[in-house]
Amino acid sequence: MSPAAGSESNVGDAESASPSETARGLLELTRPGNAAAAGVLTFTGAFVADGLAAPVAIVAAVAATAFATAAGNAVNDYFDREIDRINRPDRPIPRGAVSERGALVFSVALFAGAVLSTLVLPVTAIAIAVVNLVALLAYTELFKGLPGVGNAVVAYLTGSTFLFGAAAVGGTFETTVLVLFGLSAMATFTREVAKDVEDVAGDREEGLRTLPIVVGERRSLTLGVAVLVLAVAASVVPYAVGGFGAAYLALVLPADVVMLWGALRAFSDPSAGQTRLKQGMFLATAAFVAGRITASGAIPW
Ligand SMILES: CC(C)=CCC/C(C)=C/CC/C(C)=C/CC/C(C)=C/COC[C@H](O)COP(=O)(O)O
Ligand SMILES: CC(C)=CCC/C(C)=C/CC/C(C)=C/CC/C(C)=C/COP(=O)(O)OP(=O)(O)O
Ligand SMILES: [Mg+2]
Repeated sequence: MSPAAGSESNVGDAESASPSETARGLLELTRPGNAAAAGVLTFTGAFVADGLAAPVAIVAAVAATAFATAAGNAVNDYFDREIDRINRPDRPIPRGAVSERGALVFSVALFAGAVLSTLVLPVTAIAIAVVNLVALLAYTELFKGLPGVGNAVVAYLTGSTFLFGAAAVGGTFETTVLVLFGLSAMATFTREVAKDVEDVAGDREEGLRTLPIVVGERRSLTLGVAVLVLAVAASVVPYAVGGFGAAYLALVLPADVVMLWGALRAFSDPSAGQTRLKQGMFLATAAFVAGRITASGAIPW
């Protein structure tokens, strides 16, 4: 048997995966970069609302967010196991690194981690967590296939990390926290639309009614650009209202350019465009953290 034929016979067969392939696959299911970034957003929400006065609540809220994001991602790959044979054959389930049952059990454990970390938090934070965990569970089967609805749910979930962080430390939803919620939700909406354009082939085969399938790719991407332009215009607000220091502007303006570039690039290459958008969003996250640190006077600027 040739090596090519041998490797082909292993595709999709989790029984033959080695323990290290399975461990790597489980880690990949969580999308660790996204889980860590979501934790940073929650930290920023808490920090903006109340500084570092409640360290236990901050650690619990960051852990809950990272667990919830990891759980949401893992259960999405479980529900998407058939469609991903077309859209993302390199994901852990279709490539055979993790079994379907293994992914489900792992998701349940991650959801349990999120629930346990939330229990020590105030009631407003618990309420946000309950809504978010239900939305994460329902996303793939209920919301993803409705035009624009799945995109709006992921946008809300990402933005809600700031509200969750603020609520965890007993803070109020002051202007800066609400603006961060809006900015990250709008940028996420734009990227999710570009990701739907990237996935049109598999989604159509599965009978989903995502925005580009229903209204067309160009119209969806134009809506995405319009939403992002609003977010970019609003990105000066945290500085203008005095919430953030000068480092914020120094980082957020290049982030705005990278995100706009990504949204426009998605018209010719949705995959490259959504990747560029994500890089801009990570840079904007750094701007939020640096902006808050410089505003607090913790670092002379
Ligand atoms: C205009 C302006 C300044 C906008 C702010 C943008 C901002 C800071 C957005 C936050 C983005 C971020 C760091 C999110 C954390 C990671 C996360 C939870 C992403 C959502 O994931 C859903 C996505 O469908 C997963 O797919 P993939 O990344 O392709 O694996
Ligand atoms: C604050 C708390 C407690 C929770 C927030 C949790 C967060 C930040 C969730 C962010 C959004 C998220 C991780 C959603 C999970 C489902 C999802 C959209 C996964 C990505 O799926 P892909 O396979 O890339 O895309 P589709 O499946 O949508 O095509
Ligand atoms: Mg998926």
